[in-house]
Amino acid sequence: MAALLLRTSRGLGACLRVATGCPSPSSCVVAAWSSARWPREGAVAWRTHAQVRHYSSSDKLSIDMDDKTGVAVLKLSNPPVNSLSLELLTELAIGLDKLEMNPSCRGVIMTSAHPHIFSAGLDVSEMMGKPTEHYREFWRAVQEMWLKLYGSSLVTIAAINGSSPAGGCLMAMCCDYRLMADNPKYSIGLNETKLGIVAPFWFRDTMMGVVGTRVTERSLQLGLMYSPAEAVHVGLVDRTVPEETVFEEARTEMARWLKIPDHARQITKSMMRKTTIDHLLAQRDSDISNFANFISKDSIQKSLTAYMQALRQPKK
Ligand SMILES: CC/C=C\C/C=C\CCCC/C=C/C(=O)SCCNC(=O)CCNC(=O)[C@H](O)C(C)(C)COP(=O)(O)OP(=O)(O)OC[C@H]1O[C@@H](n2cnc3c(N)ncnc32)[C@H](O)[C@@H]1OP(=O)(O)O
Repeated sequence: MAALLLRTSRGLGACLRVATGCPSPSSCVVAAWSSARWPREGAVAWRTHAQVRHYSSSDKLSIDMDDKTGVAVLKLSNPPVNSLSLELLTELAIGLDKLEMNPSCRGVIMTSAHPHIFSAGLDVSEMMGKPTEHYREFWRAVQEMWLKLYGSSLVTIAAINGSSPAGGCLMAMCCDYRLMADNPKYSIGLNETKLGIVAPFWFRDTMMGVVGTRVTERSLQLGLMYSPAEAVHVGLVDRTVPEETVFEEARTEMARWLKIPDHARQITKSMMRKTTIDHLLAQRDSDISNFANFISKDSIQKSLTAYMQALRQPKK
């Protein structure tokens, strides 16, 4: 149980270093991932006799784990638009940590409980008119969610059943595979510049890992939002599927990924993502300070206020 507490309270990077005896975040990710799936003594706390177990105690997030298939379904449920509030980000990080610690869990499908919106991204109200300490706490929670999702050793599949701007797109890009409903009304992308804010380097690096440098440069500068078909064209989404089949297609895709031996896939995933994860781990505090300073500026607060006012105007 002590091991479990260490893992859940310090986050995956720290718990993996504890598990492997590795002193620094930068030198142990591959070793850590290869052993992260055998934390049997701590993980036993999550064993259950029921086949499907409900994990999250939050009403903003449901996590159902099927012990038989090894697949968990994580549903965002924060109406009206699944914006990522401090509370939801914290729940997400905790939920992902629990799944990581569960030896029966091999994959996670992430989707929205509400049709039409996957996630509207970060909750803009968390970034407006608040004291600096709140901005720091909020940004740490954004980082933590990213570290857990991007750094997950599980197979992660995004079943994108609605629009997914900014932080919503980031979550989808953290996953190993993306399916999107083929509804042309939906869009996905990193639109930060349109709000007058700047996607930080780890948003950029996540996108570069998915679509490459050129598409990222164009997409970020112009704050481009892509229709599902365009998103497939640039590689942001792996494929579109009829809206009513998104979830079942995600399950079928998951079965394909689970045919690969976990250890080989996990080490490969780690090799692909280690540099990007280490980059943030090395600069976590300065990244938080940069965010807090940037978002506190009057000019940025004005931009965000204008953006939210425009969003509240009746749609033509
Ligand atoms: C140097 C650099 C150093 C450090 C870094 C600095 C900066 C940090 C960068 C931070 C990165 C930011 C990432 C983000 O995720 S920012 C959020 C971006 N999100 C958006 O732009 C989405 C905006 N929303 C929409 O486009 C639409 O709402 C959406 C999702 C398509 C749904 O449309 P629809 O169904 O028509 O719903 P409404 O538009 O009517 O919205 C309903 C209701 O929700 C409110 N709302 C929408 N999105 C958000 C949001 N992201 N946060 C908070 N609230 C949101 C909207 O205002 C409506 O509210 P109302 O009161 O009118 O009911």
